[in-house]
Amino acid sequence: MPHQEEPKGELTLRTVAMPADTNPAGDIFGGWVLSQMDIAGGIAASERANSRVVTVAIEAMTFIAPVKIGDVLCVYTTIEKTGTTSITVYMEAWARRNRAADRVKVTDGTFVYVALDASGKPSSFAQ
Ligand SMILES: CC(=O)SCCNC(=O)CCNC(=O)[C@H](O)C(C)(C)COP(=O)(O)OP(=O)(O)OC[C@H]1O[C@@H](n2cnc3c(N)ncnc32)[C@H](O)[C@@H]1OP(=O)(O)O
Repeated sequence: MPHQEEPKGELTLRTVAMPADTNPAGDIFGGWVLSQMDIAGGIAASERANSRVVTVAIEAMTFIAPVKIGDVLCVYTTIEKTGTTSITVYMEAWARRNRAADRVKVTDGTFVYVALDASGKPSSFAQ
């Protein structure tokens, strides 16, 4: 059944799940999905901080439904919280399949990024 809920956040990344990204069961490997979310969160956090960022923590991640080969994975980001140097990003990943007719929420999670200065040290950013 297609999911009736609407995605929360700003569409930050779209990519296609390829055969090379599968696990032994033939579905897309969870680590691939996590890495796409990490990339999307990094884009959102870097834009917010206006600097380079690194991932310091993944506070929560739930795999709700499998991703299939050929799905278009769409990652939506919301800046949930900012600290002195840290940015907490809530993310939802949705898969569009059957030529985008179906939209399924496949994961959500909360990732924390830290803004870095040129020497790689945590750096405060304007609030
Ligand atoms: C191992 C990997 O390759 S993971 C992939 C990529 N990520 C990395 O390489 C990052 C590796 N980690 C690091 O380089 C360091 O831990 C850094 C630069 C991220 C942080 O350095 P620290 O000396 O811990 O910095 P510091 O203690 O000042 O904390 C910086 C901010 O991160 C927050 N923070 C630190 N650890 C955590 C955590 N586990 N969860 C949530 N927030 C955290 C702090 O609260 C602080 O936020 P604030 O400034 O908004 O108050």
